[in-house]
Amino acid sequence: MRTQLFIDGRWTTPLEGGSFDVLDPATGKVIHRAPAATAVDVDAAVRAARRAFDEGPWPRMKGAQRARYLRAMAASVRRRLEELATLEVLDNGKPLPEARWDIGDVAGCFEYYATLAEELDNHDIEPIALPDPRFVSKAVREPLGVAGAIIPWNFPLLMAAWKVAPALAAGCTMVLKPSELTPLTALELGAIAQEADLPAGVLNIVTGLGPDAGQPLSEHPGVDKLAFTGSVPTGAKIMASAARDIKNISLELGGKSPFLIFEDSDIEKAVEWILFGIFWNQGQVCSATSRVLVQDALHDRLVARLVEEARKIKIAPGMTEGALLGPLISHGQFLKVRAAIDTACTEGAKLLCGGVRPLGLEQGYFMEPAVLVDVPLDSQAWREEIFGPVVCVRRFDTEAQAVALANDSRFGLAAAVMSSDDERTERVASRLRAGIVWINCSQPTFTEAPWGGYKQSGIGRELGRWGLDNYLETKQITRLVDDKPWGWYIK
Ligand SMILES: NC(=O)c1ccc[n+]([C@@H]2O[C@H](COP(=O)([O-])OP(=O)(O)OC[C@H]3O[C@@H](n4cnc5c(N)ncnc54)[C@H](O)[C@@H]3O)[C@@H](O)[C@H]2O)c1
Ligand SMILES: O=S(=O)(O)c1ccc(CO)cc1
Repeated sequence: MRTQLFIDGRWTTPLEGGSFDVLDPATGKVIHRAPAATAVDVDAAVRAARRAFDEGPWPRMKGAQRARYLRAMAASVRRRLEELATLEVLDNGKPLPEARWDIGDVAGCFEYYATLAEELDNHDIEPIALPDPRFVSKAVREPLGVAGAIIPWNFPLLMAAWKVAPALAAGCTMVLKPSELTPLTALELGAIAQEADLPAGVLNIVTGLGPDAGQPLSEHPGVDKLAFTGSVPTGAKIMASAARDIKNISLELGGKSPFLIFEDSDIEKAVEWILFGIFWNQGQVCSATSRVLVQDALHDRLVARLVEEARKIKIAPGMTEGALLGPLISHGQFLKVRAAIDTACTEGAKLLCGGVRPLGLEQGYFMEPAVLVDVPLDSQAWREEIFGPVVCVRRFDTEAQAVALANDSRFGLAAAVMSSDDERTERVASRLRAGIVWINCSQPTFTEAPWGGYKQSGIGRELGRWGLDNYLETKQITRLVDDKPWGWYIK
């Protein structure tokens, strides 16, 4: 486990010498003290990234050359897969098979953006057809500059990869600030960059608290772009800092994603996708389908099966064989989720199962998966993100009513619809106000497909070619190819 920051290609002790506790959420015990960056370290990291961008070879080299570095980073991640997955379990609490799945996706993400970097060499110049034959024009795409990335704790290394890989592929340099709750694997990216021989200053990693390290990064005048994933309130602060000097921003914020289940659905498939859609990663997933809307005729049978299966889910520390649910990230998150359930019950919802600590797992932040029904439309549980293993279920009558209920939210990250009628699912998908719509499933995520939200769920898209566009500027270059006077003052 690392005790230093990664700045300008070197491991560096924080200038003010601080560190902070890192806890294992399965035990609540301190497992490490991570380096605490403050404004001076962030400044050093931004200056290093600035130099690497303004004076170094990185933004000027061919995409194919950058691709070689990205592939070397992917290879290093694959070589260290077991070590990184174990570190992720220790830091975040998730079950080991899911951590392995995440780390495999991290390597895949670097490989995918390596290919896009190579393709950029053939697609970075686009001729523009002009109506005036005296000019020829082209649009070129260029790296945007120095990017600051601020990320959360729910998929620690994967959230880093979603930003680092496209930024580097585009030719940007970066300062990465992971969550203080899960700094361990992000710091390992420094070692991975060294193994790949990445030029100094291209990737810098500063761990620390939000206000101490995140805020100076978001306010730093040397940063051209901020890429943020996290809560809406912090996103609003990032947007306000960016506004001061008009930084480019992309925001991936919260969600309250609906899952519409029509009466012609297969009940067993519906139950399986609901369970995965809300309980995977302990429900700490922004796109989690936390509002389930079930058509009247199916509602009672489906709820009964859902509760039956939710009760069977194995809850255990992430390294335990067969664990499906690990602990929540922190004591604070446990209390927040528990309070959301209590408030829901006082507001009229019925708790059918879960929401409590499982017997024998009193030490960590474990919680049994909860099913709430009859959740009032104006309740906090129905309207606000809980970010825990809690599903809210309501019934609906008609298709129009289901769509209206689904869209009645300030969020619009994801939505899902299930029915055996393909015309209906296509029609409903086109009416849902969300950046991601799954049909007959919930949550499958692909590096190739755009990811991001409508409304307060964010601005911009990550992943796919849209993720690369996030880190590119477009420049018009227009040449006069005619000798005659322009004629503005010569008559
Ligand atoms: N849309 C997505 O893809 C996505 C993914 C994961 C998490 N989230 C959202 O994030 C929330 C949970 O994550 P969290 O608790 O880490 O969120 P958070 O907003 O508290 O923190 C996110 C990051 O911002 C930093 N930060 C905090 N205050 C800051 C400040 N003033 N200036 C700059 N940086 C600051 C934190 O240190 C952390 O690195 C949930 O609400 C969830 O919906 C969204
Ligand atoms: O919705 S998010 O929490 O951002 C999220 C992150 C990663 C994945 C990977 O499968 C899915 C959802």
